[in-house]
Amino acid sequence: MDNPNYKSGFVALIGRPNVGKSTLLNQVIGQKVAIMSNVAQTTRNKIQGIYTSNDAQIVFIDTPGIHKPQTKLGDFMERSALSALDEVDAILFVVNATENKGAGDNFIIERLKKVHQPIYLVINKIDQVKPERLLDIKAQYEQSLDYQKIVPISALNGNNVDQLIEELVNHLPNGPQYYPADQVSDHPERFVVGEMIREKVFQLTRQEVPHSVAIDVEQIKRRDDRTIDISATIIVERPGQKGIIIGKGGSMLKKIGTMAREDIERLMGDKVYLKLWVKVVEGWRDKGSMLKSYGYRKNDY
Ligand SMILES: Nc1nc2c(ncn2[C@@H]2O[C@H](COP(=O)(O)OP(=O)(O)OP(=O)(O)O)[C@@H](O)[C@H]2O)c(=O)[nH]1
Repeated sequence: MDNPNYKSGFVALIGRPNVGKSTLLNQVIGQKVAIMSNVAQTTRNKIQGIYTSNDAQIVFIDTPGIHKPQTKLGDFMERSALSALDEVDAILFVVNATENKGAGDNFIIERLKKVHQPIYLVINKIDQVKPERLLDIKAQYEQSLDYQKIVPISALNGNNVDQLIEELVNHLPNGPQYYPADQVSDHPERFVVGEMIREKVFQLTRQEVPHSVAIDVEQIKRRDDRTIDISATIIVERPGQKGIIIGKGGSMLKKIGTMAREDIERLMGDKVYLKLWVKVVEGWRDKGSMLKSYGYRKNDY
């Protein structure tokens, strides 16, 4: 424990929506802590995943995709992403090897020009591209910033992820182990449980329900026999979305509940009873005061 050479630090994950930040985090931590979905911009809070080994601890800050704000929620997300950069020891700028550098990446690059922390360019999804393509994408980014290192990876199958971690650890300062070794996230259970439910809503309803869904986890109660009672409300913006989520005779809600419960049980290691409700709150994304009550805390930025 009292290793004077122990390394530790905070690392921010930055990148356009859908480039694979959550997948990378899950690959590194080896446990499901960040929501994964094909629907863009689903990572709404700063989720800290914590990697701990005998030599080092890395606290990852999984920032929301930086994008142009259109609603109060978007504005909130962007501020939270940018403020994270002031506190970190390194930044992982994750890009997608299957897509050319675009306006979204340039937007991020402009922001990153202002920071002084070392920036690693992580080219993800290399399992989907040919070597020539990788060279091409490297060339597109190379001159844009003064990168500490360019690391191609596949977050999905883990290719080169160990090398990325090794590289990061080598450049982290000496420091304490901030969190116990068995802690993978400092977020309250409520948040993680909410994310798991939201993930199932996206997975099962696909395009039909856009990302204007919030989950309010009202109760997590442990009983003496170690079972856990959870009640949560799925909040949508329109009655039509409520109908889709409930499904014929409640079939969709049942499916969402079953799949979310299985994930939550895996995370918590105990039997879970999950009760779900669906509620319409029109325009909740534009109601600043309500963001707070749905888990987007003011002190997150
Ligand atoms: N083939 C392949 N797919 C990947 C890889 N990494 C991520 N994906 C897929 O890309 C999609 C988006 O991944 P996420 O991890 O949710 O992306 P994200 O950057 O966290 O997205 P936001 O939360 O929207 O910011 C998912 O369908 C992943 O399975 C990879 O290395 N290879």
